[in-house]
Amino acid sequence: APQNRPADYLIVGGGPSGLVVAEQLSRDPRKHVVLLEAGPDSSLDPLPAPEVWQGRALGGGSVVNGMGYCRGAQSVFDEWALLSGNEGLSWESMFDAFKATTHFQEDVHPADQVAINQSSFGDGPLEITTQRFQLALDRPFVDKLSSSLDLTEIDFVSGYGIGVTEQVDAIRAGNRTRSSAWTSFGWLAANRPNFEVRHNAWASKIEFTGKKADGVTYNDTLTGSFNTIRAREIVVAAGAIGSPHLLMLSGVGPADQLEAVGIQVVQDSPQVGQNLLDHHYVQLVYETIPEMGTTWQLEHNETAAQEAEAEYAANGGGLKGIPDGNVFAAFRIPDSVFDGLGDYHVSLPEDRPHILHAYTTAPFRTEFANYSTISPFTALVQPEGAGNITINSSDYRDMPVINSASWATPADRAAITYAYKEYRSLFTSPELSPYAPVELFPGANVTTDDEIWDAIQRGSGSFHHPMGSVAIGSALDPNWRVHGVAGLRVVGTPAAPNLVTCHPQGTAYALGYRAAMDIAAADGVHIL
Ligand SMILES: Cc1cc2nc3c(=O)[nH]c(=O)nc-3n(C[C@H](O)[C@H](O)[C@H](O)COP(=O)(O)OP(=O)(O)OC[C@H]3O[C@@H](n4cnc5c(N)ncnc54)[C@H](O)[C@@H]3O)c2cc1C
Repeated sequence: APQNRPADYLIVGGGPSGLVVAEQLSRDPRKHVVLLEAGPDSSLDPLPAPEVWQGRALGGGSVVNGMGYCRGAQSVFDEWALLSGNEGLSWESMFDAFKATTHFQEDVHPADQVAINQSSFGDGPLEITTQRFQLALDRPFVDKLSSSLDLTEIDFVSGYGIGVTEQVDAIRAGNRTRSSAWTSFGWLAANRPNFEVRHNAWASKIEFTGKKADGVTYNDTLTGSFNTIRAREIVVAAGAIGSPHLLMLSGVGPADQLEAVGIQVVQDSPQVGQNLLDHHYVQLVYETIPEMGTTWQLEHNETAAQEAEAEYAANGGGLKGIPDGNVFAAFRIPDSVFDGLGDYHVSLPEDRPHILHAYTTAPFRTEFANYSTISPFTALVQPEGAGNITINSSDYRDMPVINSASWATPADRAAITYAYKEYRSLFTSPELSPYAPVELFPGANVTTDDEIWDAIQRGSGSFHHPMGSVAIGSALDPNWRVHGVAGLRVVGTPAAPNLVTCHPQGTAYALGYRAAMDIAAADGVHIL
């Protein structure tokens, strides 16, 4: 495409949301769509941004994520419609967007074990399928959590937030390989003459003429040169960390923070970088039994590794054909946990869980590298505390300062402490303890409340689910435009008003789809 013609749409970021927007808008052959992605092109060679562990390749987070696909509680989306003034974010409308972005591919799996409503999927590019193999603990886990927590086995794609599930995944059923934003939406659009993708193109600054955004300067990380692309409309889809960072580097953000590092203020936008929400977890680690397939088995037990290899070669099944976490439960904890701690958690709509319990067979802690382990982990699903992103450098290569605000309020701390104790006790039950005979972390000697709180702090991590840092309805107008400037939108996870109740990638695709519909309607794009 001619370099000197301004792009109609210049999209920064090639993750789920950016690629959906690009694919949709480039259906109009009159629109010249350019997408810049900081990472490399190969979905086999992802480079996560190490500091925050977001995906950094064509496909974004969908190239490195755990592939779990869900949507969660519908009340979240109805609240988004209210908060944003954008009716397209209601559950009813988002359900159509979830369907339009995915299709369900039946796989070889005993049907009675997966409660999945296939009509919750449409004929969109992202392929979703079930597991082809179960870990020894999966069914006991589902049964025990159902009975102890009074949960029903449900799918998390039809509007439910509370229950227990064997999750579905963004996996191509035929060959058990990852279905990513690049291999779905990217491939669909890649050969259109009006669509241009530049990878290894690290956007360093959005250019403005006055208050009109009209270009993006990027560093070509293969040659080191800087280029500027002019555009009529710029759509930032750089994830919940990268998007506010790029805005701030470009002069759009809290004026005092920008001035402190010598960035010329284009627009004082105090909300850019605020409202950073994430799912934080805390882990347990158990030495497990030989019957449990674990990552350790694949790496250290030659017989188990050969069996896994053979089964994967034969039918794409076995330990190598699954992601390392299959089952989870999402549920509410008793209101009494929050006595005297305010009504935030208690007053959440009834379909929203407080807590998510899951487990993985991947090693969580390097000190147990010599053990075959399972790591149950429990996460706060709707935290009260929100963090933020600021900058302490005007150099685009320096990471922003991330205040993740895990366990930030007394009620959040009470919830995670309750959940951690309760989860630990489930693993001493007759049903689950056979799979978890030896507790390695925090360890049997950790018993008092102080010791448990210390363990929670040492065993915490991010689910890598940041959302909300450039929220629609506060930092953005209802059509995804950054307040106070022209020609600049933000889409995807940063634009979410708050957190979904389970894994967010499905929502990232659907948000991209909704944004594309809104942009098309406002700008007269004909999506064919
Ligand atoms: C390790 C990990 C595990 C996860 N597991 C799951 C899971 O199992 N299920 C699930 O649903 N979700 C999971 N997620 C989350 C999910 O992948 C994200 O929510 C989703 O990818 C967000 O989509 P997005 O398009 O908003 O942003 P992203 O996917 O983050 O895409 C943003 C893209 O923008 C690019 N970019 C950023 N800054 C710039 C710049 N200045 N110039 C050019 N390009 C830029 C990035 O390189 C990236 O490719 C996981 C995430 C991680 C990191």
